[in-house]
Amino acid sequence: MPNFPDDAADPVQLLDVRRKFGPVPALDGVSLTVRRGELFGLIGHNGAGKSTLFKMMLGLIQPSGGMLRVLGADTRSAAFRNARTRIGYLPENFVTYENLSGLEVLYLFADLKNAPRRGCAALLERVGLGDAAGRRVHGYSKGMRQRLGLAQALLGEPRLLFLDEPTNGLDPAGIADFYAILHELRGRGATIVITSHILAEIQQRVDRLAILQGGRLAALGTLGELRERQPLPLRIAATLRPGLPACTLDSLRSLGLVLEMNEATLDAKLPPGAGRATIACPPERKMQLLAALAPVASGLDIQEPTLEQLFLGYGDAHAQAH
Ligand SMILES: Nc1ncnc2c1ncn2[C@@H]1O[C@H](COP(=O)(O)OP(=O)(O)OP(=O)(O)O)[C@@H](O)[C@H]1O
Repeated sequence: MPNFPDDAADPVQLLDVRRKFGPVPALDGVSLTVRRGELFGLIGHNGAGKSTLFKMMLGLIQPSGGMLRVLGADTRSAAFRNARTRIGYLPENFVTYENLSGLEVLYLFADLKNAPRRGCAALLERVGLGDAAGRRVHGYSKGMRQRLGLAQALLGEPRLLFLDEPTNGLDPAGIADFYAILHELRGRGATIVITSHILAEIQQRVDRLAILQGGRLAALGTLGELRERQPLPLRIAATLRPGLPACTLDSLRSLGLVLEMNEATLDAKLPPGAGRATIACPPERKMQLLAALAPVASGLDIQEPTLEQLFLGYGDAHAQAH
């Protein structure tokens, strides 16, 4: 693997990036860094500025203010033309020539990118289009087109990948395979920035995340860090042993908000497993509540706040501020 001069630096460095379209600020002072080898998630509501940021990181549109340094080069500099050959991009709506076969499309992109044609067939195989390589794109399904888009983004072994809603249209097996491909790429040192509206899909897969709200950076960090900054309640579902003293139930109520409780739990003749409680617990009381539940519960299911809940929380804060 070659040693690029930018290998030591963070591949994406954004400083106070701003962009207006007429009076509309699409990006309003975004500063962040994507570290080498990271799988980095960029999320935000429709119109938050994700695609605009991607296009700016690719040098396709210029900032109204601030600075973008990508693979070691200012996106406005002549040196960035060279850096761009090491960037792969899958746009939100990948469209291509309908009358060409998948392999011909890939040849075309390889030529445009100055990448060798000889890897194209293997790349199609890797994204699951080996059997369809000779078929015209016209007959491809939505998921097949998305796979072809991914294949073109992977041409030339990019060091940095920008993938805009890449799993749109993929079936569950396709999604799993897609992340396996990203995993391989990262193993070879690539850095990947991905957007998605399917937060459940990316929450366990990305290393860090940025949340954009109305063109501003609302949050940046790992899922754990985001949870610390916005301490939403945990949901604890407990299977309670029958015949609990009322005082135990009172102490559970005092530690969290009991969302659901089977009052028959007090009945000593209940069959095992019939007594259930769901409790929303502030994170700082988690250990206390678990200690209180341990002697009286036969089963516990603890659900940390999901990325979706955190994201919606930031949305509420944004709405209140405007
Ligand atoms: N070429 C353009 N001309 C005018 N306004 C634009 C242009 N491109 C983007 N915008 C505006 O900039 C804002 C950000 O748009 P952008 O496409 O970056 O959002 P997004 O986060 O990618 O949204 P989505 O999730 O819907 O794809 C929106 O208000 C949009 O209308």
